[in-house]
Amino acid sequence: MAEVTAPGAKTFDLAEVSLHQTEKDCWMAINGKVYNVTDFLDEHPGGYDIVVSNSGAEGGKDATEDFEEIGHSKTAKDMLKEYYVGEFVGGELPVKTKKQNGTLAGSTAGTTSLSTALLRAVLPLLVLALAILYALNR
Ligand code: HEM
Repeated sequence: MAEVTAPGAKTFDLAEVSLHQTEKDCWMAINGKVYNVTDFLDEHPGGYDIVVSNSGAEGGKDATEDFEEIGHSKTAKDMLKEYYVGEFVGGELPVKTKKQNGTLAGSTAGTTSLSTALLRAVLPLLVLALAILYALNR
């Protein structure tokens, strides 16, 4: 993560940024920098909730795309400086769960289909046996 980091600047990864996603404590990572925009929320012309919902690590990524997509003016971009707290070093959210490997999932599926197949084979035989018994007893 070799960003050009100002000497002595604090660094934050996505997991850290994601801990600040409320209207009382709102950080966002934009273009490799982290901003604490909590004090700006009330002033935001687009409303505070749109900023909070796009803050932190919404969707497991930083807010660069959301911020740029709006087409914020140079004034808006310049305002960011006021809220700078450190450099963004990327990373992943810790909540991500790894998918089970194919072998395990496959063997579980195998067991299920085996019992289903057995049931499918035995059930018609059972019905047939009951029908014969019924016919014989008439
Ligand atoms: C991803 C987060 C953000 C989203 C989704 C967002 C969205 C928006 C939207 C929709 C507007 C248009 C409001 C309107 O015309 O009704 C707007 C305007 C504006 N936003 Fe944001 N905003 C975000 C973050 C920020 C941040 C962090 C700042 C500054 C620190 C900022 C500064 C401004 C300014 C100054 C305007 C007025 C128009 C302009 O100068 O571009 N915004 N924003």
